[in-house]
Amino acid sequence: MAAQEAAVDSVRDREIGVEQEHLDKVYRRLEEKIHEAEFLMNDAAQRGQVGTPGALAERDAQVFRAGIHLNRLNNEFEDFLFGRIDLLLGKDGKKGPDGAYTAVEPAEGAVREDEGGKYAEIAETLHIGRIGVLDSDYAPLVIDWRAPAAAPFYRSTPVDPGRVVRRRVIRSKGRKVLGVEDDLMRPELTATLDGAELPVIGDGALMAALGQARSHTMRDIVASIQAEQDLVIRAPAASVTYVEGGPGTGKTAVALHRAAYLLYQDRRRYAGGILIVSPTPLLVAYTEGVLPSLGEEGQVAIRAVGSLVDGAEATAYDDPAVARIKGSSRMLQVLRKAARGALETSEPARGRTRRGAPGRGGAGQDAGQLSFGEAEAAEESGEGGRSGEGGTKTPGAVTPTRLRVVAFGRRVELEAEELRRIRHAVLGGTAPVNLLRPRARKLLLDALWSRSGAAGRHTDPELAAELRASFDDDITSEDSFIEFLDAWWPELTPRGVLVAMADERRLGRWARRVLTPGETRRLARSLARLDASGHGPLSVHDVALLDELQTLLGTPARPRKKREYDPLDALTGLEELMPQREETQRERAERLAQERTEYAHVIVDEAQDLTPMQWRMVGRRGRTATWTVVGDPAQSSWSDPDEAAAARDEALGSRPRRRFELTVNYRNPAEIAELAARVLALAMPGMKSPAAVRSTGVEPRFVTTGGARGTVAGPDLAQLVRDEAARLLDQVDGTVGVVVAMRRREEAARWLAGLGERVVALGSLEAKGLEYDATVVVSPAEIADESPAGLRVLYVALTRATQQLTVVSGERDEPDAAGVPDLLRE
Ligand SMILES: Nc1ncnc2c1ncn2[C@@H]1O[C@H](COP(=O)(O)OP(=O)(O)OP(=O)(O)O)[C@@H](O)[C@H]1O
Repeated sequence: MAAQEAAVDSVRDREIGVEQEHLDKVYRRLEEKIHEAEFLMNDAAQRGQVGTPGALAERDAQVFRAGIHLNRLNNEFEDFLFGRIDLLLGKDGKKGPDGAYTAVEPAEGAVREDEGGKYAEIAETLHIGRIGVLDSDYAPLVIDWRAPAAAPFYRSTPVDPGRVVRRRVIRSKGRKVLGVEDDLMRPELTATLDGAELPVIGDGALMAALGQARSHTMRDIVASIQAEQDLVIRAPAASVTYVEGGPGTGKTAVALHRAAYLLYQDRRRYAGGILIVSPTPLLVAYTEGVLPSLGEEGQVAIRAVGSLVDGAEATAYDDPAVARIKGSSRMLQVLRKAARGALETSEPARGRTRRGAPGRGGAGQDAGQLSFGEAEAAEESGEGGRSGEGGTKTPGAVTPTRLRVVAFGRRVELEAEELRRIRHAVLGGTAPVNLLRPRARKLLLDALWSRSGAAGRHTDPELAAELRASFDDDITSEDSFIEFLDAWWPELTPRGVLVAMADERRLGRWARRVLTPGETRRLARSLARLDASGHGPLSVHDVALLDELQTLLGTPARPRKKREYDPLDALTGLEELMPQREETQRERAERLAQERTEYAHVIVDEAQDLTPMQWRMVGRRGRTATWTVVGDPAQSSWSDPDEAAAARDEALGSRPRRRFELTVNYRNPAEIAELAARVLALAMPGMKSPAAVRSTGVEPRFVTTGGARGTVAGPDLAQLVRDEAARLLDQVDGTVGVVVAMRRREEAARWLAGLGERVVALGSLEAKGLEYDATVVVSPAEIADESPAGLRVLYVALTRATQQLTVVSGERDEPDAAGVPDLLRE
């Protein structure tokens, strides 16, 4: 036995040695290329001093190329080389651009057969890595994982092996090969490589990857992408690629790898940027390291759905009833009215909900402010408050009810009724309110002109036109006219309109026959979180409203600010490639988002959660884009999935969709998946949960105090959860997540104080997309009762663990003798 093990070890060591030799060769080649690149940089710098146009152009081209080399090669390539396939002779003997044979199927005669079995000689060996490397003769030392020649590494299965005989995953750190794991795709075959039998090492790489401890950041899965996932990653980017799959099937991982694949495959096409929309900032932080590890970051912006609007960052949560109103497509009708109605601030604000701390209202100085507090006093005087630059409404500004100017030495006035008529005429149609100001100005001048009596003074049309022009000049240079226009037709901002909507009485008018009085009250109260200047905590749903309002209001053209000249600008694209410019993924995403409002490809993760209003917001960012939409209806926290699906269909238009399904759960062991499936059966009867790929033998644990009906509350609950988290921290190497109902978030963080960084407390909605080695789910009934989608949210909470799960019963859980709460019983 011992001798047998020693023999296996020695074969393993020998195979590790074989891969080490190859990796050494690759690094030698990389070093040569780094020297080449450095030489190019130095040479380019010297040429830069010559200064003739030809030399400068040449320098630019060299610096550009050297930038590409250095940036790629200087990246830390931990497990840079991760795979290998040994292949049979191909059918046609043709080679592709990466130097590998292109045929997917083996040549006839590649496999010999006699009564002793089947035999073949390995005709080609390819190594797969994060970037492609050619040797000095242009033969492939490493194939980029996204290249067509690498596809068999992911696609080949024992059922459909193609040319692949053995697939090997190589584990390395820096320049050292640590281990190899092989899968045989043609186990019936005796294959030889250079005359010796092909050895097979280990139990396969997938299981090794899945068993690893989790940290607070996601790892790429490039070494173990599975065939059904690879089909999605490499799907042609036509129209909409639509992917459904249960928890843990790799949807997020696939979405990220797809972004990297698309860029590799057609960098020019995606120069317009790829946007990945993620449900929470926590998930953004969890996933944002994956793309850099795949050698891609510059062109991809990963943004939380609450951070899609510049300058707005959602930090607050709406309670489910309010979220339901704000997310619903009914809001569109309300916002249309509000965007126009907010121009008028001349009414007393009696119905306005109280908001903020005393004295805050009216104190802000930012653009876009509307105030109703001080409006009433000024209103009576008929004086328009002079606003800030560009006619933006300031606190205390009020809509004037009379326009009084002096023209040709005479006083000309327009009274309230006339002004109302003009406003009405301007607002006809659907044009954005802020873009109507020139038209408002024109109609005011027309009305003043006809009032002035000067209209009939000349019969000669030329003289009449001249008189009119000088009349207009006179009036428009008068301070009182400018002040009037600024106050009467101020530039509205989305935040200003949201503040206006916090006035329950006015909101009631805008929402008539759309929202019920109860809904109107709730909505107004929730918006009263904002202070008079529109600042204050925004919710993820508010951000979609801001975006919609931005479209309804429009942005008037302004003279562009000149940017300072940066000599690097002359080198197209160089700033993306130069390693010196260190910018984090987040900073880069910020910058890209500022520069871009539309993208070439939009990837929506956890798409089932987007509300109709959020779909509209995301849709605006990809009007001409191709799309990848990944989601799981069973995990939807939106109360009305049908309404959201209709909004999704509207955002995606009539583009054809290619549908994919992911069917294997790589996250949860079977023991946990089985428990979660019981909740799925309640949440969405008939919906199938994905098959778990492994089992750990560790059943979920149920914890109660064992008191009357096993109920737990108050300090007992805190202690129980803390003890359980501490126990799990001992059991696993990685992270522990404690998932509680949203209202317990802060309390739960206190329960865990001092237990260290490996453990975190999360509200149920924050757990979306994340995973931990072990989780504690606290009071399933509380989570389920939180919203109409509560059971689906509970399903999400129960599917976060890669190894162990503990369920702690709370007051409402009614656990049985074994501690299993009501909702989780078979
Ligand atoms: N082919 C694979 N090889 C190794 N690990 C994988 C593979 N596919 C998925 N995983 C791992 O499984 C886990 C779940 O993946 P991911 O988070 O992408 O799933 P998901 O479908 O988005 O889940 P959810 O819907 O619950 O958010 C991750 O740890 C991921 O790295």
